[in-house]
Amino acid sequence: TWGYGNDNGPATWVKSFPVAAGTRQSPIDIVPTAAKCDTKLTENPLTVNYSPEPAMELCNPGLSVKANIKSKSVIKGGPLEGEYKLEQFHLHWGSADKQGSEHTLNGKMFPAELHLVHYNATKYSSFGEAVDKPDGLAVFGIFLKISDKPHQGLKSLTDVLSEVQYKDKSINIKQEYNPVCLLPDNINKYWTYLGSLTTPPLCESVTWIVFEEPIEVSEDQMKAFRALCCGECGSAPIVDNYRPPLPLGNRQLRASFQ
Ligand SMILES: NS(=O)(=O)c1ccc(O)c(NC(=O)NCCCCO)c1
Ligand SMILES: [Zn+2]
Repeated sequence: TWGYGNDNGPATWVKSFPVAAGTRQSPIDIVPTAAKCDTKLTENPLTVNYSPEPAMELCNPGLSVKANIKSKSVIKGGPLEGEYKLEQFHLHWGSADKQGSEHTLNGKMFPAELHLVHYNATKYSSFGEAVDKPDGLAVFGIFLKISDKPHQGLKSLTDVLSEVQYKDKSINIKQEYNPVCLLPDNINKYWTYLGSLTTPPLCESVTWIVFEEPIEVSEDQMKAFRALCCGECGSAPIVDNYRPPLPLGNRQLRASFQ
C-alpha cells in the first residue's frame, strides 16, 4: 500500500491514484506576493464555532496521529458557502526540524503542519459523502514552529502519545477538549485556494485555508510525534509523512489580508 518510503511514496501514488496528476492537487508552495488580496474574504469573516469534545478519541492509523470529533464544531464564512463541520484533525511532521510541513512558505518547510478537516454539512450528510465532491471539504492548515515553551493545547495530546505508539491503538482523552485551543491567535490572516487531499485517494474536494500565524510547540513535543510507530513494536517511526508541493497551475491563490 501507499506510504512515504522510496518504493511507495508520493512519486509512486499516480499509479494507483491517477488524480495525483490532476490540476487541483495539494499541497502547494505559498508565495505571498503572488496571492491576490480579496476583500470579499474580509467582508465575510471566517467564523469558528467549535465546542468541547468530551472523551475525544485519539488514534494511530499508521501514517499519522488523528483525533476524531463527534461534537458539533462548525465553521463558515471567508471562502466558504454554507457550514462545514469538523470531522477530525491530524498532523504531518519531519524527522528533523528542517522539514515536515506539506505546504511551504516561499519554499520554506516548517517542522510540522496541523490539519483540521471539515466537511460541507449544508450540502452533504456525512464526511464519506462529501470527500469526493468539489465543494465537499474545507481543511485548516496550521504551521508549527519550534519555541522553548510547549503548546498547552497540544500538550494534552503529546503527553499521551506513548499510549497510541503502535498502529491501530486508540485512547480517549479523559478531560474534555475544545479544538479551538489549536488555532493561532489571529485567524483573520490566511491564504485560500482550491486543492485536494494530500494523501491517497487525493480527491480534488478541498477548499484549503492556510493560516499565516504558526502555532508554537517545543522540541520535546516534536520528539513525541517522532516516537510514534508505523506498525507494531519495533516498526519504523512515523516521520516525514508529508507530500511535497505540487504546481499551482492556473489556480488563483487568494489572501484575506494585504
Ligand atoms: N491530509 S489531508 O489532506 O488533510 C486529508 C484529510 C482527510 C483525509 O481523509 C485524508 N486522507 C485519508 O483519509 N486517506 C485515507 C487513508 C488514510 C490512512 O491514514 C487526508
Ligand atoms: Zn493532512
